[in-house]
Amino acid sequence: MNRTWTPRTWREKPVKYMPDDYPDLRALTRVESELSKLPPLVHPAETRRLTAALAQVSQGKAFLLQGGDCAESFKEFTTDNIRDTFRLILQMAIVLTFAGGRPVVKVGRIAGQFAKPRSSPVETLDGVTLPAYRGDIINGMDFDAAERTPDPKRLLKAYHQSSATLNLLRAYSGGGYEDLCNLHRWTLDFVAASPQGEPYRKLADSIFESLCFMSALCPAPDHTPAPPTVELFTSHEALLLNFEEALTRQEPSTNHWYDASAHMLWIGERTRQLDGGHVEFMRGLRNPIGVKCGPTMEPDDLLRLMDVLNPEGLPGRLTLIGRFGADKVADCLPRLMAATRQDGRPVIWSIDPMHGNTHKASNGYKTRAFDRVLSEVKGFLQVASAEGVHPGGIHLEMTGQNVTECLGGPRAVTEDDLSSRYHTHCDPRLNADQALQLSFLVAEKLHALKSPRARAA
Ligand SMILES: O=C[C@H](O)[C@H](O)COP(=O)(O)O
Ligand SMILES: C=C(OP(=O)(O)O)C(=O)O
Repeated sequence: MNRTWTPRTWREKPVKYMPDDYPDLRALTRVESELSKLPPLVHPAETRRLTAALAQVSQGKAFLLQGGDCAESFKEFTTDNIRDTFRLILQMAIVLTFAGGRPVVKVGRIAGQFAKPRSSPVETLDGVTLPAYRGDIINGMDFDAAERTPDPKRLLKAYHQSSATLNLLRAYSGGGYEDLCNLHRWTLDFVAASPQGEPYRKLADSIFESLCFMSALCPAPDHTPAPPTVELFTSHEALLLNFEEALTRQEPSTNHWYDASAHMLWIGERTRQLDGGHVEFMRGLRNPIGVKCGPTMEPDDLLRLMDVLNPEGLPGRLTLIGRFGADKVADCLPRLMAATRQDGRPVIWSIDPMHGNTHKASNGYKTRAFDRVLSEVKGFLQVASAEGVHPGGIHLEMTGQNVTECLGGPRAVTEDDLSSRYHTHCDPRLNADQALQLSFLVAEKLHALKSPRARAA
């Protein structure tokens, strides 16, 4: 597929899951034009740093932690939410780095994760049928005809919200946040407060001691603790292609095209058709990209996608994000991993244990059982080990807030608890305790993999 590519060539292809019911198309075009003149949200140099970091992951020298909201929203746009997601990602990264003995590349589902592919284009309530909610960048969540009508102004609002979110994340990353010992003290609080955290007390204590030792060893010149700097990259599903196109810019010094809406973009399970607009758009970008791989993907589909999305096999360019479901991972993943191993072009294999494990609770809430989430992660690690492939990362829908959206976990959320703090705008997210618990479990498995005995085996 060597045809000429421009940021607009996706428009010649069939596209799925994009809204086609804007009442005023001229207003939409005006917004797209306005967006295309606004400053980029991220810079190519940052994006290249992420590609380089992901290249390390593809060589088994680092681990990718990608997580955040299912759907960001205009209503839940608060400092606390951003801070708590940032904090959770850092806490998890500390646990994973320490146990895995490898750097952790941190990528948020944040500052742009607004558009959702819905199973049904409509929703019916009490005999009334309206367009489904598709994410705040498209329409509103309230069950009301005006709210559910796509509004182009929402694209601008999402852009500005992403910009402000990035601004705060950059401040935190550049040292405006707590020192690492403090951050880890909260992790210790989690271990102390939850019976299921108890098995991890020893690991948590060792991390704490090491962090304090490091900070004592390298104090700042004035003996205040040196502010830590961390790099957190941003990502979202590149679903709304007119928004992505408007944010795509050519770097004058290299002539390469970068989608400046985020460092990393991914193609969803529902939009990965080889001849579709989403694959067409992504093939021309220089950003690192992800592809969700669900249970219907065959090895040949995957290899053909690799031919289009990463023909030269650039390390760090392509992350394959499995999302099969706890019951299917052992059946579906081995042949895909075997295919990429035999192909030889570097890819990262990561696991999204959320999207294949959604079910409706008896009281009607869409939920996920923490045990099934864990089980898919364990299945992923087992298959990777059997196939001799580096288990490169995890991809999670999670929040730093104490929500009750997924069942089970350290505080044993029950079906009856779901209604108490169910705040997601689309799919159920792990709360902070559940996400931390998961990171301890993955850390334990990665630790076992790095032990000399495991390496020799
Ligand atoms: O997050 C992904 C999808 O948008 C979501 O799983 C679809 O949910 P639905 O089946 O409720 O539309
Ligand atoms: C829609 C998503 O996932 P998937 O494409 O795997 O269903 C998502 O990650 O938000």
